[in-house]
Amino acid sequence: MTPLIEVQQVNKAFGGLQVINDCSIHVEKGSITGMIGPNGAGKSTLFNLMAGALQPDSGRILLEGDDITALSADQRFHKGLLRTFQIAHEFTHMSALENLMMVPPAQAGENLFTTWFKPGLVRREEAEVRRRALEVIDFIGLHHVRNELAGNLSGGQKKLLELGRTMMTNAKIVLLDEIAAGVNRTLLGDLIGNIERLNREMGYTFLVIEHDMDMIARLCDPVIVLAQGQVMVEGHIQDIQNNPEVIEAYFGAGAA
Ligand SMILES: Nc1ncnc2c1ncn2[C@@H]1O[C@H](COP(=O)(O)OP(=O)(O)OP(=O)(O)O)[C@@H](O)[C@H]1O
Repeated sequence: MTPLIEVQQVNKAFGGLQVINDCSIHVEKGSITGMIGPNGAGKSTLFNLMAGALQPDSGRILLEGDDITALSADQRFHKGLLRTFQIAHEFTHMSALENLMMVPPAQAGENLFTTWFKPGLVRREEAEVRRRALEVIDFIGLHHVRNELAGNLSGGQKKLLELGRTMMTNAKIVLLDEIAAGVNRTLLGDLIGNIERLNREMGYTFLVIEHDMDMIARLCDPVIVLAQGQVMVEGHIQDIQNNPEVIEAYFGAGAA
């Protein structure tokens, strides 16, 4: 198997606190890899380093073998490395469908030159974006609320919309940071189903940070356990749940 993304011996400190500690991970192409670990283990920091929101103090990040450490978050996005974000405040006043239509990078309509000189092209591209957005909204099961303001959607529907936004671009790998939090069981089932379909039918690779063990168990293989900024163990969820070192890290002395 080919690693799609690799983190090689990365270090990151905030002030005197060494949060990521000579950490190396790789995510296989086509996998849904989980990442778990106690609070403060460094999971979100590692995601920020991978997505380009933070720069490591040392070490490298590779995407399909290319060193992307020096690239900005935006440049990584254009290479197909995406992370879901909560719907930003300014988008809550747009409909669900418009939220999807805002996503594609380099829309011709955003370029003044094309707007003035090639209105036909702009209209064609907008129609194409709209067609794609309608496809996506069907896929994520939100067709019935497509014209609702994003701010009025339920927490779970917003999570589905966030996932839908990743489908408006050509993602290779999507980093999902705790998307199950606050989502009811029915919508969580939809979310899991959609992630599986994106993986199976559209070839997306996922790296999933999650505290919800049920979701990790249903979705992820392998699972990486991060503790104190390092990989403690990696493997199938069943082996991990029975690993005394992991139980100790989660529940403290005596729990194992
Ligand atoms: N920008 C920052 N400045 C200073 N310290 C930070 C910063 N970001 C994170 N930290 C610290 O780094 C450590 C790891 O935080 P991080 O959010 O990466 O952990 P996590 O594994 O995602 O935790 P959780 O599961 O609780 O979300 C914590 O001690 C946190 O306080």
